[in-house]
Amino acid sequence: MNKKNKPNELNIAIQGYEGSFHQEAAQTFFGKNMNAVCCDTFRDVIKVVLNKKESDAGVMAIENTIAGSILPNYNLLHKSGLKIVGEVYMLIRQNLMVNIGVPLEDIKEVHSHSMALQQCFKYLDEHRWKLVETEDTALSAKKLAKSKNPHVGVIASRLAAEIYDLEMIAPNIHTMKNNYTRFLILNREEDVVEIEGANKASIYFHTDNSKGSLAKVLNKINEVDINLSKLQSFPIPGSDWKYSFHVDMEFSDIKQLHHALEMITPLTEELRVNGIYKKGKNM
Ligand SMILES: O=C(O)C(=O)C[C@]1(C(=O)O)C=C[C@@H](O)C=C1
Repeated sequence: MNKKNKPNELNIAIQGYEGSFHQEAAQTFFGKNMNAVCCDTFRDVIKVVLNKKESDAGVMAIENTIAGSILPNYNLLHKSGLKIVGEVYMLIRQNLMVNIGVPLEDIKEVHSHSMALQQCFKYLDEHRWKLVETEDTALSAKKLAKSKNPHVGVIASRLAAEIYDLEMIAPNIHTMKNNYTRFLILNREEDVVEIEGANKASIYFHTDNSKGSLAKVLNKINEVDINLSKLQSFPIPGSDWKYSFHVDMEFSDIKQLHHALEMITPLTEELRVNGIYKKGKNM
């Protein structure tokens, strides 16, 4: 989808292709005129964002209300040193689509991104289809239309069905109505500017793993009236079951964050601020 972009268009790296949920999330944040730099994998998104010549920013899904956290993406974020500069919460509607005229009984396989499949397990468990994980929902739709295969169904967005001329044989098949994905907007540290009205931050740290060490950190965060909206723990690779933590925090005044960071610095190791940004609204 990499069209020749006009001089002022932003190049935004996304995981996925035209009609993917990442494209919609990128357009929600940057506006319809942005140019999507389409990547097959989340690793490729990170590579493209790290390269200033290829992109101005990137979009990467991080968690979903049905399928949970995309754990490898936390690791990618941490290793890359990229910063979070924003977030988008998007309502995701998943639909089963086929080539026009194909009946449900003829489907043998269903293809889609693993996160999309996971969001539809309740519906998929009612059938005996082979589930095939692919790079992207929209790319699967594109490939199905091209192959004209009468035995494959794809899970993707309504927009993908329209673009690739497929029939939505079962709409809204996600397990719960409230199906939201949270997308992070990423940029290189040297290109980050202070965001006016920022009210959310993501930090990473580990403690010395002594008894109560995490509780002490969390208590300090609570003391300055910060709302801890997410806590994710990870085993530190190669360590003997030691853990690092990713914490999302919401505040009304940036001074609260500075105060909290001051207090927790002596209680933590490798404390890193992964981003200070504006909390996203449910779209
Ligand atoms: O395949 C897509 O369309 C994507 O944008 C990927 C992705 C994801 O990684 O979570 C994005 C949102 C939905 O939750 C399902 C799939």
